[in-house]
Amino acid sequence: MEGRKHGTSDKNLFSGDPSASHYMVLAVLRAFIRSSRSLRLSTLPFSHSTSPSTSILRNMHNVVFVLGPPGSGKGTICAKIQENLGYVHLSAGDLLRAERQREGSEFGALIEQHIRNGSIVPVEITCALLENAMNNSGDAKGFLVDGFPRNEDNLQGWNKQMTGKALVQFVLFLSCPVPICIQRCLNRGQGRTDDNEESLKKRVETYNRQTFPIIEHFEKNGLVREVKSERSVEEIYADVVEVFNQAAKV
Ligand SMILES: Nc1ncnc2c1ncn2[C@@H]1O[C@H](COP(=O)(O)OP(=O)(O)O)[C@@H](O)[C@H]1O
Ligand SMILES: O=c1ccn([C@@H]2O[C@H](COP(=O)(O)OP(=O)(O)O)[C@@H](O)[C@H]2O)c(=O)[nH]1
Repeated sequence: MEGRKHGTSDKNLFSGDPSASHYMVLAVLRAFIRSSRSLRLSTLPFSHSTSPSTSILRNMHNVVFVLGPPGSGKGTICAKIQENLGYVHLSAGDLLRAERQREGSEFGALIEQHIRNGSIVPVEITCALLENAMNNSGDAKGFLVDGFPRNEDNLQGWNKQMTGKALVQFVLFLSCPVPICIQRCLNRGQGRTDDNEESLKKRVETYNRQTFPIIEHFEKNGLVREVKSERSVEEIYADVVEVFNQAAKV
């Protein structure tokens, strides 16, 4: 072994042959770049990131969760972000409603029961729909996951299913007083089976008891960006753009 250490190959490397030393320098440089990149990435928290470029390097979906009470304007603001900032809007509620309508779906009745009761569909169903939609969206800059995660089961299921596949950049929280939200839902006029007083009462209760603690959990992790949504769409959107601009700088 000792003999090989100073054998012919080493002699070639240090022989002064310009082509040999050139390759040596390149190899060392490449190794250095590889090791410094993996060091930088491995020091980042596993399940969330503030930088969209990190998830691109890791070949993961870049995600912004959008949360807020029913009727706080999540769908309205997400549509504007999608139009102007290039994120793809995925509404968990819309995906569930589409699955409910899909011919042959084994989950249709279960989904309808939860939607009417303002309760929350088991995460395996919602998360599978979200992951499917992300995988079928091509090379998106990022995804606005609207209306999810709504409870502890959702959060645990997401972590189980999506760790290593998605990075949560931040949580956009649209805060709005409940009476205003209820009025907006009653005026929404989309024929939804849950935009009535009875379902709304249950939805608000679910939001207060189950979803708000999830927002608080994200807040403790420094991930929440709150934007007050008891204002005009233009005013809200101006603040939202600022949030995305700040996130892009990190
Ligand atoms: N800033 C706003 N001011 C007044 N009405 C709004 C505002 N944002 C949304 N709306 C209306 O309120 C209703 C609920 O908005 P939506 O975006 O569907 O909320 P969410 O997705 O949070 O349930 C819709 O009819 C929408 O047009
Ligand atoms: O991740 C989700 C998102 C929605 N829902 C169900 O779909 C309903 C409507 O949700 P959506 O986000 O469309 O409307 P919002 O209540 O925010 O206006 C909720 O009350 C839940 O019953 C669910 O179970 N899991």
